[in-house]
Amino acid sequence: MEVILDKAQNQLQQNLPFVLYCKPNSDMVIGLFQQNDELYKVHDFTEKGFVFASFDGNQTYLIPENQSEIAGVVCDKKKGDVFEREFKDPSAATKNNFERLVAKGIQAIEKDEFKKVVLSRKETVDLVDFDLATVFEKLVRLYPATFVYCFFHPKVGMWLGATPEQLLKANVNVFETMALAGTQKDSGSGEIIWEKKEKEEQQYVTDYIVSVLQGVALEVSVTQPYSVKAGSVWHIKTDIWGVLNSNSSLQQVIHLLHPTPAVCGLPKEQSKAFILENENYDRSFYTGFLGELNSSFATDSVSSNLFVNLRCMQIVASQAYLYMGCGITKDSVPEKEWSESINKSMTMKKVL
Ligand SMILES: C=C(O[C@@H]1C=C(C(=O)O)C=C[C@H]1O)C(=O)O
Repeated sequence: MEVILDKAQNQLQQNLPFVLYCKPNSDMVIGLFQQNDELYKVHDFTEKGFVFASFDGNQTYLIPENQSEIAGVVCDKKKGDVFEREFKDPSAATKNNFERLVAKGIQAIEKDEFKKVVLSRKETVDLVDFDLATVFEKLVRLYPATFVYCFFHPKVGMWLGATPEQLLKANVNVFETMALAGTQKDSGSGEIIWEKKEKEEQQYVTDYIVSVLQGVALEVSVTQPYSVKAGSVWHIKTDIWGVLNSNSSLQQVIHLLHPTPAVCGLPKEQSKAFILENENYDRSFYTGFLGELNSSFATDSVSSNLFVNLRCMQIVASQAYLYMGCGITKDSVPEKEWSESINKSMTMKKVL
């Protein structure tokens, strides 16, 4: 992996855009190294390259395939010891603010403004000797079942993450996606039991995704919900796949899916408005999406493979901004949602 990490460091020194990524359960790290510092935009999702899109849909950027040098190396995902730093707990004021936000979300649900809303926060941590190569390697080794990436553009900044959530995989008219929601901390033993609240919030996501896809697909299939582990938390997941109508476009399908109720809420418009009005910070690229657009660099086939930008962080000077959110329903308890956000923050803290 050193060769590709050196290339990334080199690119960074020259202030040129690049992305490094490793798909879930793959041992191939792929890099796109853009040969100029232009900020390319996606216009209609027929472009080819690596897309990086914000939550609000206002920024959808591309590292174009035809402007980049592309490299792929097989990496060793074998586990080794990962040194973990201690972090101090966020302040009582930070906790109070988040719990107040969650309580406000619950009240809005009780007033029937919407059924579910995903509320999030941003946490700043100081970096100690941040080294891109070391951190990326740790991400790949610690989270082999996730989509691990590092995206850099001089006009956007640097983001890294290890997300368990696929937004859409599409190859001609065959698609795959998932409904992922509900969270509990891994206790290291025993059967994973889900409470009604988590089952319900995940079911909302499945129902929404299936219903919007039925409008653009010939057929949609779903599995039963099952438990999956992502870092030190478990989620409930349903696999969804099918065949799109021949006249449906990738742009249309992405527009229907993003943002799903796994990261926004239900109904979409009302919950999104609540988020934009009440979260009090800019999610930026967190809960946006990213990945291969009409390209599949490890194979010759043309396909798209997009992921939701979760369990991620933004590197700004000597600090990292960590982002985490929780699905709120009528049965949420603010303090539990706070703990869930702490558990989710560990995914990135473990590699810093
Ligand atoms: C919003 C996040 O995760 C999403 C919310 C989940 C939940 O509410 O339980 C679970 C998985 C993701 O769909 C996050 O990690 O920041």
